[in-house]
Amino acid sequence: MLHRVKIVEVGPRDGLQNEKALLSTELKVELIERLVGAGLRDVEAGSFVSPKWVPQMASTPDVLTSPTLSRLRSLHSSLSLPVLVPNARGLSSLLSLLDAHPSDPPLTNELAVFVSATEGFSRANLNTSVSSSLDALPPLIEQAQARGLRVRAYVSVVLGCPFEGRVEPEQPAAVAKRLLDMGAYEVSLGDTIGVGVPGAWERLVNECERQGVPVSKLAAHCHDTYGTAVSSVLHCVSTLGIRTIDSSIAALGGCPYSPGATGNVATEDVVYALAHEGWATSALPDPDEARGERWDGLLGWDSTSGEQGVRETRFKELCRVGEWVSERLGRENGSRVGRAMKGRRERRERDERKRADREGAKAKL
Ligand SMILES: CC(C)(COP(=O)([O-])OP(=O)([O-])OC[C@H]1O[C@@H](n2cnc3c(N)ncnc32)[C@H](O)[C@@H]1OP(=O)([O-])[O-])[C@@H](O)C(=O)NCCC(=O)NCCSC(=O)C[C@@](C)(O)CC(=O)[O-]
Repeated sequence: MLHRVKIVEVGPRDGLQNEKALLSTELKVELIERLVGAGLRDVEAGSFVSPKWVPQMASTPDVLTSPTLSRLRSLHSSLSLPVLVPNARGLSSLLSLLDAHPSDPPLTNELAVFVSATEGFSRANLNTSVSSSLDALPPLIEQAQARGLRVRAYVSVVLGCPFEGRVEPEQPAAVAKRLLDMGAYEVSLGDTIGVGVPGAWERLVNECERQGVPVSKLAAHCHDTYGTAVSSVLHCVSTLGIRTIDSSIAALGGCPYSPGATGNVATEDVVYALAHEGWATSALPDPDEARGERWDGLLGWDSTSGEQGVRETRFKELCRVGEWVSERLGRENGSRVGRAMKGRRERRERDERKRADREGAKAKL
């Protein structure tokens, strides 16, 4: 039986909201189109937050109503384009947009709310306390559900906080339980500043289960500040039983409150690592032969046809999206796998050029 992991691509929202360079609406739409083209089916498309705080997300309504996204929604029935909504004002803007642009399928079928596990981060990110932000959510969730929208919930700073340091698992687990009880279909545990390691994730997930949050309702949202995110993802999936991973193409993003914090774990790195452990994702539906020593099948060095060729093409496409967006943002590609794939491709292209030159020179003789 094929084991599946759902990837929630958060680059166009969590990633871009923290990038210095602003992408135009057209480029954001193209980014989403490329991600969907590479097989991803859950792509967070933007947020309805204050444009004063997060100018990068101000164009979310234009992104959602673009003809390209409308075409993608009708082409792929499983496509989900969630948006982040912080408060009643954000929900009201989203619902007005849905009313102004009725369509089948709708512009989006899902929104995400967010709460912090600590008071310090809650004040900085939501301008309110943890309990007030929780208290404000039930009417918002009910209203969204009444309009047919699914609600996902994030808990931020689940393992460490830039203001309060180490976070004990009891706090985020209690917040996760409240969010589930309010009707969120899934809770994404956000290691916002990227301090997580496998053991810390294990303590957190165990505590969530102890407090009545089943692992089937959890997603892991890792950032990669200390380079431990991929090992955490593998542990969350293979050992702890989590089946939804949030990631960001090219590891876009960061955290404005935590100097040095990097973006989300890169989608390319997650798909690569999971495939080698035999896990299917929408980006690589059949990774069976990518296990163990068959790893060359995934890197796509020398095979050009058949099943293996299809897998390579899909994965290369995903890596090209990371290269593309990094170039547009004028930043280094944060995906290690993406950089390795680029290096290999450039070497092959150089070799091919040299071979062609040699053959051209021989032909002239
Ligand atoms: C937190 C609030 C909502 C507090 O909003 P507030 O309580 O109204 O207070 P404020 O002083 O921050 O408000 C600032 C201005 O924004 C307006 N405003 C208020 N709400 C909205 C809205 N929805 N849409 C548009 N405008 C809004 C509000 O009316 C006011 O306008 P002014 O009176 O100055 O002209 C606001 O400050 C805000 O939107 N901040 C941005 C929060 C944000 O986007 N953070 C990043 C996302 S969370 C995250 O990335 C973590 C996550 C989910 O990825 C998981 C993880 O890794 O941890």
